[in-house]
Amino acid sequence: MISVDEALAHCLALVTPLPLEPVPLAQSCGRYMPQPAIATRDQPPFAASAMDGYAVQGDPMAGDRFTVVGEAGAGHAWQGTLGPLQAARIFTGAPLPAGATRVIIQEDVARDGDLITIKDGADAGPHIRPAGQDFRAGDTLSARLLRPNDLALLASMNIAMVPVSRRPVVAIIATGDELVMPGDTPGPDQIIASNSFTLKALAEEAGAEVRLLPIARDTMDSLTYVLGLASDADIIVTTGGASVGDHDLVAQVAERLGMQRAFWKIAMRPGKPLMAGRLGNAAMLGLPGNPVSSVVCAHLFLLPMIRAALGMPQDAIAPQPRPAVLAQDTGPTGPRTHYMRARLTHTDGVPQITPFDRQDSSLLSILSSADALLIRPADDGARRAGETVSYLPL
Ligand SMILES: Nc1nc2c(c(=O)[nH]1)N[C@H]1C(S)=C(S)[C@@H](COP(=O)(O)OP(=O)(O)OC[C@H]3O[C@@H](n4cnc5c(N)ncnc54)[C@H](O)[C@@H]3O)O[C@H]1N2
Ligand code: MOO
Repeated sequence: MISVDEALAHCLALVTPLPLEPVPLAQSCGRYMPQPAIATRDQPPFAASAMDGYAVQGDPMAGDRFTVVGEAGAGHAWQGTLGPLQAARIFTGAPLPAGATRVIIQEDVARDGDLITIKDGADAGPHIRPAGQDFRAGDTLSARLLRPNDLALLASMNIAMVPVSRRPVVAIIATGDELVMPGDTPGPDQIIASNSFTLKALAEEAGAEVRLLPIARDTMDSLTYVLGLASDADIIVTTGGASVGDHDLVAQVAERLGMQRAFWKIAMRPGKPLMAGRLGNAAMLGLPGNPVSSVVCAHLFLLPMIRAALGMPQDAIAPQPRPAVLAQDTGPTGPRTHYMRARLTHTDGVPQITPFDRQDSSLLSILSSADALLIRPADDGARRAGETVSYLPL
């Protein structure tokens, strides 16, 4: 059995970065922008008032009086130039008139006709947003998976079309005679297919376009048919049928269809029967059927494959282990690296990690309560509470 790192290297060798495509800004959320975006203008493009009030010159004191000689609104600059003892009525977002050095908020002013008088206790803030204080033309937003907050920034940089990586198409195929879809009525020996839903959500969050294909039954014909439906995908993911049982036919069928296997079985718990290879133009990842195994393998292999297909940099592809303090004693491990479902807490800002007592790879209730995978190396001895260990956030 190969190690997790070796298996990941094989998986990543199966994908190549996808080409760029421009998308309208409003549709760019969740897409990966592989090149930095470059601002085409300063923001704000002019010194602007940050408040509703009066623009004046100098540093007036309580009781000082000014004559209001103009008005500036957002989108409506006042073209005049302020002199000493002159004020311009001004509103938030309006360009600051020439000659003005400060905005007095209107609450700090008594107005009588065209005269304003500064009240006692007026605040000292200039209430001016200098030109370019947010960003300057030529400033960049670095390559990233675009999130909602990034979109407003791209908009104010005046980027209407965003070059993003094409989404990798991930086809997900659940396999097994025992499976029915949620909402269907299972027979007495059937269960509800669960794996595909978490896999789909994870893959979409990572930037993929997901197709949920029909459940394939444990026959050569059914698997052949459904795998055929996935032939235009970039990554084909199967769950189940990966082990050694008489009905575990995925590898056999895929190989008949021409799959070149990269590996089968890894020294990982859960996830031992993981398989990967190339099928036509697609990378194929055969996940184990046990629900938790399929999800843990998706975190460790599918998501990195999606990130690699999106063109993310090397250091952003694999999940990065983090340190935590073990909150309770745990026993020795066997010959496979164990990714234990665990819960994180914080004491004085230091993460503490507690593995769940039950680690059976069928337990979705435990997975749903977990927020971390405690990584226990293969052939590791017992570990005591207080020792530093590694984990992956979920
Ligand atoms: N003799 C051996 N038996 C098994 C071994 C082994 O090494 N020798 N490995 C075990 C391990 S570890 C795993 S993991 C499982 C994986 O087997 P398969 O990938 O062939 O998965 P299935 O047998 O099809 O299913 C396993 C289990 O998961 C349920 N399942 C499958 N798909 C779904 C789904 N989409 N949603 C919900 N549940 C699903 C299925 O009903 C089974 O209960 O093999 C062990 N056996
Ligand atoms: O490796 Mo299996 O995935 O332990 O349950």
